[in-house]
Amino acid sequence: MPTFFEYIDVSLPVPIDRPFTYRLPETLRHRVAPGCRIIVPFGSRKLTGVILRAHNDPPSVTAKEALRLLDAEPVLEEKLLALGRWVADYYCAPLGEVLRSMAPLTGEVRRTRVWALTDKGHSVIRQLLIGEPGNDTAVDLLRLLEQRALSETTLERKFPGAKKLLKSLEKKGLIELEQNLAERDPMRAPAARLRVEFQGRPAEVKLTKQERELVAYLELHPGTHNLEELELLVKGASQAARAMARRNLLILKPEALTADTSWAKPRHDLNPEQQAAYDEIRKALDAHHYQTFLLRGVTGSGKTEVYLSAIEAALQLDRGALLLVPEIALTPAMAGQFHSRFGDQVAILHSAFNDSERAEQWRRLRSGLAKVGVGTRSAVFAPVANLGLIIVDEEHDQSYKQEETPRYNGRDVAIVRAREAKAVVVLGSATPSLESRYNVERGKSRLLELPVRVGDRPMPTVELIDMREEFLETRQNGLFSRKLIEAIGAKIESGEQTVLLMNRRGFSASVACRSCGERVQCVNCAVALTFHRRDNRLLCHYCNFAQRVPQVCPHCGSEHIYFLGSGSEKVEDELHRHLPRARIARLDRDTVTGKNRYEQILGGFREGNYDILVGTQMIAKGHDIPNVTLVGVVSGDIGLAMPDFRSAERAFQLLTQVAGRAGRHSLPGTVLIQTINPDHYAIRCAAEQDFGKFYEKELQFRRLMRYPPFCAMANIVVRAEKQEDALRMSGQIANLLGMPEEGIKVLGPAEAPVPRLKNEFRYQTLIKAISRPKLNELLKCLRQHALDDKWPATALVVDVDPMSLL
Ligand SMILES: Nc1ncnc2c1ncn2[C@@H]1O[C@H](COP(=O)(O)OP(=O)(O)OP(=O)(O)O)[C@@H](O)[C@H]1O
Ligand SMILES: [Zn+2]
Repeated sequence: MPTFFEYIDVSLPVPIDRPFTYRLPETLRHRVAPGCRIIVPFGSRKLTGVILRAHNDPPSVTAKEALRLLDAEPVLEEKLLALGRWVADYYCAPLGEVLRSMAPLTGEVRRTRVWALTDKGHSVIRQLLIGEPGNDTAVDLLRLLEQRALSETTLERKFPGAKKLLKSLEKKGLIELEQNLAERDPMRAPAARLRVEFQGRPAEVKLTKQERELVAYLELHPGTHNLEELELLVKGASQAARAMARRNLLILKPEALTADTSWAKPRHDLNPEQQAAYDEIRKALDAHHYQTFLLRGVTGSGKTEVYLSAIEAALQLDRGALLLVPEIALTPAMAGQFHSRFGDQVAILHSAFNDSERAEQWRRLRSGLAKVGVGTRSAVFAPVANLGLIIVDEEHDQSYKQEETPRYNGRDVAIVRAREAKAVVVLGSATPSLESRYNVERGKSRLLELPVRVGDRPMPTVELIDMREEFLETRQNGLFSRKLIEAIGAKIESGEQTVLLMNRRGFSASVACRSCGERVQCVNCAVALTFHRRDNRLLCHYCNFAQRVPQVCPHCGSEHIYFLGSGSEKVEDELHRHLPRARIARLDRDTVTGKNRYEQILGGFREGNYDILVGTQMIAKGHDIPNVTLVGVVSGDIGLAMPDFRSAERAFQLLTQVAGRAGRHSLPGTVLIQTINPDHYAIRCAAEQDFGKFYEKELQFRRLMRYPPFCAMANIVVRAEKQEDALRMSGQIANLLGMPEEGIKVLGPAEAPVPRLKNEFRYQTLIKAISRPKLNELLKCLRQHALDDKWPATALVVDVDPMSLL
């Protein structure tokens, strides 16, 4: 292997799916390696790409010269590059876009754009020959830029109204927009000196605003932090930390001393079922083989404790571990739990963190300082060294699927990554996905079961309330049955708590006209607007478009507007009328506004400040609140009628999960589910909390209809602002798929269930195939056609293994 390369092949985040060859400047020829990020010219732009290969084979056409190397060491080591290739291939996504989302830090680099002097600008300022004599601001601005490229925001601050001036200087060719990379690249480690160690919120002390912000950050990111990096993340952190250290509210200590802080907290001894599951995982870890397990444990069976022990075992074997959790589950409380067990060995990765925050966690994993990565979907790409174990908690959760390119499923990528690393995968859930459960039958994974709750606590008793009968008996079309209201009232009397699920936010589901029957729709999407009473407006749940409630029907001008359907806001409202003394909290996307609101509301409920927690599916997941003994479901039917083959599965999962919040500790739990479909198998099985029965039924349906897991499936959506464009393109799709070969079934193209979304018309085609390679081949043809025919970059959506067809 030569140590000196003249050329590199670079993968760029552009739709054209092939690497581009660049020549290296002399200074970089001995420094490049695959997996490093590099800035290259691309058309008139400069882009950050990832080096795939360094070589000395001159390309047939003259190669442009690469500009700047960002990494001394690869950000994506060889195995991760290979994983990226797999993702690109399997999900039919351009490799460049896959690699960009794997090393999310390039995103930040792309976004920070700065104004810099051009060569002409440099010579002009040197000669002080400025185009507009007497315009001092322009000269000042150019002088400033001569020292250093600056962002528009910074320049605006120094020179109010600079925007216009910048435009004119750009026209004159004196300055240009550049992507600021070296200075702001979060992957560069700042000089390390002091570290901040924080062990929890100090009780009853007064904190300044800056200190409060620092504490909020530290609570969300347990562990110790480099002080200089903190300063970049939380403004004024340095000053606040020093002030707090003087009051002994946190500890500042030199960098070198911190690597060994591991303070474990008391734990539960595993019960026999947990122990048996753990033993199996342990055996596989010891064998150093790839193995997938499906850990199916009923709600409250103590799956987390098994995860913790398994991670411990991996660490003992000197191997790293990854724990993936659903989006909403990664809370400070959860981060704290892992931190208290594994100390500084844990790195928390969250898609909501900014790039600098993420970069710090990345670095800690890469350097081996941290050995356990805990995070949401994209954490599956975290650079954990010597990976031995990946755990996917609530593996059925929809948030593992990325709903933008690359549309990968983090759970499935985890399995592929583990196979390459000879690692063990544990998929955990009380309600596994059909696919994962079926993989057990196919011998692809092994089933571990926790059939009972810890400490012999009983499963909650579940009762269905038939709302059709309720109507016949009361002649009232209320939100609540008499039984549900009575039960909640009784709980308030006895000081116990209730969780009430209403899986739709807003006040009324829609607004319609009594004269013409039309519903008020979003101007951008073909969906009804939802009424939100608090801000007295109609809101689109797909694009966030908002408008006032119309006085008259926009279609026919009649004044007979009425509201129909209901949402969580109305549930809270009506509950107040029925139970005036109840203290009610609500958890949905309207009330969870800031980063910490979710925890605040939930924390308040946990501490007993409320009797009832009303909410959407957010309240159904994972929570373990001892005093909750009643769970109510206002409408078990929402979602059942969705035109999506997963609607029954989703309803079953949601109802079983929310039922599982009741009676998890010393007090037994009751669940009341209101429904107008009491005989639907999803609702019935959820009521019986019988996963096995649901699985059999649902599997039968999937087999009959040839839906996953009995086929490989892809959803092709064509979208365009003009309907005729969308129609033309989907017509081409129809032609290309015209005579499918044996083993492939094409449904559509047809109007998508939401035919217009965010101002785009959408047509959808479902492809079902017996053979995955065939499906893959077909999808590649479609993509190639879109490229050849020069479709706009966003026109074609290819969704492999779709989670949602809406
Ligand atoms: N061996 C044990 N002995 C006693 N308590 C335990 C044991 N293992 C776990 N627990 C406790 O049982 C409760 C439920 O555990 P956990 O939250 O892990 O359940 P889970 O299986 O994840 O349930 P869900 O799927 O509903 O989230 C927790 O409060 C946990 O601390
Ligand atoms: Zn909309």
